[in-house]
Amino acid sequence: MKRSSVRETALDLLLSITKNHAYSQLALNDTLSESSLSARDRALVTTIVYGVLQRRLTLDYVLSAFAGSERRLDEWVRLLLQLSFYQKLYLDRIPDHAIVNEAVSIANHRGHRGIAGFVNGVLRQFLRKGAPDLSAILPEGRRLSIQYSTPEWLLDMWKEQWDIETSLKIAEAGNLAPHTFIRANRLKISRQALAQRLAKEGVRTSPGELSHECLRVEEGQPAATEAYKEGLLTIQDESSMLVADALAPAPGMAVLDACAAPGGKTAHLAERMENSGKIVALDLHEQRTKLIDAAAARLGISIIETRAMDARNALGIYGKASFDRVLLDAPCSGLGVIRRKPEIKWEKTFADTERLASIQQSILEAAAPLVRPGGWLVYSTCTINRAENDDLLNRFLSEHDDFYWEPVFFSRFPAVIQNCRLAPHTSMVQLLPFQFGTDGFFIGCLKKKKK
Ligand SMILES: C[S@@+](CC[C@H](N)C(=O)[O-])C[C@H]1O[C@@H](n2cnc3c(N)ncnc32)[C@H](O)[C@@H]1O
Repeated sequence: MKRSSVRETALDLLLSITKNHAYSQLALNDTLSESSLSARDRALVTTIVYGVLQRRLTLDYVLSAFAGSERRLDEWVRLLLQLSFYQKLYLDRIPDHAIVNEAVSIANHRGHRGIAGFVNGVLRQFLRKGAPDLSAILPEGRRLSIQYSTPEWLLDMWKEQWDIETSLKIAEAGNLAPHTFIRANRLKISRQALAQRLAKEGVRTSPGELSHECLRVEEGQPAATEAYKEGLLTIQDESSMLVADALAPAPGMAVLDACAAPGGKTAHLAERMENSGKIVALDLHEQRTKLIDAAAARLGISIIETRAMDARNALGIYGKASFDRVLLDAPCSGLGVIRRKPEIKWEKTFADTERLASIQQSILEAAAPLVRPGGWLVYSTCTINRAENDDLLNRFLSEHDDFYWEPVFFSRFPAVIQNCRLAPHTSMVQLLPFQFGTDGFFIGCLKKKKK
């Protein structure tokens, strides 16, 4: 496959993601699973697409230095120039002449000779002069925002909630390529046997650091394997796997998963329960509950009962104290998964985080009475925002004296997780994306008094 096909594919994907507001992860999966590109070329397309979306603020600044902000460029020309800048600034081993020749050849057949000449001129000037000096940008807030390609409000929020150093580390982690992790389906196979089986299908893995069911993918496409079709694995971030440790459901229990689709955690709970007992899996959207049913069928799980409904109405249907364990994996701002879904950086606002915190609180209030005395309630999100995480649980506890922090929470995790503890005497962890290469993820566990 010719090199230019890689850039063409990357450009088409970037255009469809930015024009149609498509999710980068889904668009990449759809396009690359149908593509005839080699594994190496697919990896390069993925790197370029994520990189250009992640580094958008920096690349916009570089572009304005060479193409002038007054000139209105067609979207495809802007993206073509930015993907060329990206290769020079962030990737090794791509020769300058290849960057220019390929961009000019794409411009020639997508546009006309005038545009090709313009692209050629901008890129040659950029290669001659180098990128503009970002350290000279003022004021400092704007400089950091452009350097780390992260909106100022987000850097400010993380700085206020942690400190400046942590804020910048979170932002930088959001500019890296995400790892793929898989979970061995313990109903069917051990982690070690899965690693051997996948190796035969061209997928190289290494053991996960935090979960004994986890494998980290080093090379290859696990979703395209026969092992996947046979239900031997689930693709899931390693941080999310810790939720099953936190909830620790036993075979025979009754479990409620209040916000369950697409069912990654529901299936994990069922595997831990050895497919014995009952899990009620709710989600607001009918279409999304079907994803849970499909995952359960593929994985050989039969104890999940799905229902499309608002979890805030569950008490009326299932009754007080009807579950041993309740999981609320709440809808959230997703600030922990920015490296997988860079569009979150550009689309979410501070007002969204406030709106979500109020929805989360209402679902938590509604789910709590469903926990039986002595049972546990686990609340989790894939975000890094105290208002949606620990602040919410602290407030909940201050208003509900029938719940308390779960005392043996940390004994269920590997020792390194102690470093993610949010405050002494609580049972809450916040994983930050620069710590273990996982998503940013929050888990809190509350126990209901026995009466
Ligand atoms: C973070 S996702 C859940 C991910 C899922 N637990 C997993 O591991 O695959 C949150 C889900 O909550 C659903 N949701 C949002 N508001 C809800 C509500 N009021 N009741 C039930 N589900 C809701 C959304 O449709 C979304 O699928």
